[in-house]
Amino acid sequence: MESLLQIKDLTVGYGNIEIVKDINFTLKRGEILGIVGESGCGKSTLLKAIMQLSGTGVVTKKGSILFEGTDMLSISKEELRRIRGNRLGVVFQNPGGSLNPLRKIKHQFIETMQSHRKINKKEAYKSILNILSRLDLEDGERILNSFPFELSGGMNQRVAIALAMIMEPELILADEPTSALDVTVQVQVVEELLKLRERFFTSIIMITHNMGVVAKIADKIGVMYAGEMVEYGEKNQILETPIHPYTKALLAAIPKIDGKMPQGLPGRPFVFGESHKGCRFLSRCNCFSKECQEKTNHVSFVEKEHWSTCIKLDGVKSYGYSSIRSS
Ligand SMILES: Nc1ncnc2c1ncn2[C@@H]1O[C@H](COP(=O)(O)OP(=O)(O)OP(=O)(O)O)[C@@H](O)[C@H]1O
Repeated sequence: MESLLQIKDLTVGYGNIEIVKDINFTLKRGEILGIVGESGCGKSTLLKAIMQLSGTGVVTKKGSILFEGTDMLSISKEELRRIRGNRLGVVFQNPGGSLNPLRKIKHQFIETMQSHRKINKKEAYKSILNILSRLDLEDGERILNSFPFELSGGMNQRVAIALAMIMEPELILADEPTSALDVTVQVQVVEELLKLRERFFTSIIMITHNMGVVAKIADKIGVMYAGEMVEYGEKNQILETPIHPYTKALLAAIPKIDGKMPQGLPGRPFVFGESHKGCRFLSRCNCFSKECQEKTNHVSFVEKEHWSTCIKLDGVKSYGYSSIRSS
């Protein structure tokens, strides 16, 4: 698969505070990356940085975001707007982030289309119906002639996904798209997202707290802790042979059906903006050593596309940080 998005050494924050630090990964065409990590670790900040939306307060401190080779950080606002509108779609946690509750859905679709393309209402309506049917949203006429409050939460989220797809973007950024929905409806939304890849070959970056959702949808998983991506790999590598102690703790914290309480994470969470030396997970780690207080910017590969920032990988060949930049 050809690469669509390349994030290199990306460091972003708010004001003077660094939140997301030295992020590196490549997303291929048609690939789905799930980003997981505890609340407040910087997942949304990373997505906001990739979107480069003004007004979010996110400040890019270092690095690059290459979208099909174009650095999103060095192009004009007009070019950025064109990329965002046509080639990059966004799905929010709450469909209310995409849909205006007071307007019929058809007007919202037509206006979105007309803001990016010269097209009359009749033609726009026809191509919107076509997208809805390609996404198996039966009864497109009824949906388009409804207000959002006339549809269920799950249907609204499926409509918000269709709205994000209206210009057939190559990349969809989805910020917790299933969290506001009840479990039975989450499945429909996950299936809707999978259809984007199957029918449009869209790449997706999805952030979520839900390991079940990520296990169903992702090809690759990036695990974030305290603003850093601490482990990255194929879904099965992360779920079956995790290597970073934080990934292991995260998997151990998944509730089981046997009624036993899952293991929590001991220790104090990392505080952004406080001075800190060494590994950010140190104070909560059960296998740290003296070296962990010194090492930063370390990456160990266990397989070609499976790596971790942990230095405690006995017998695993370690590479310098720079080696990941070319991966
Ligand atoms: N606009 C902002 N200004 C200053 N700090 C912010 C802003 N937005 C987020 N932060 C801080 O950045 C850190 C990362 O927040 P972010 O929302 O990216 O985390 P997250 O992993 O997406 O969390 P959640 O899963 O709860 O949505 C947090 O400490 C948060 O308080």
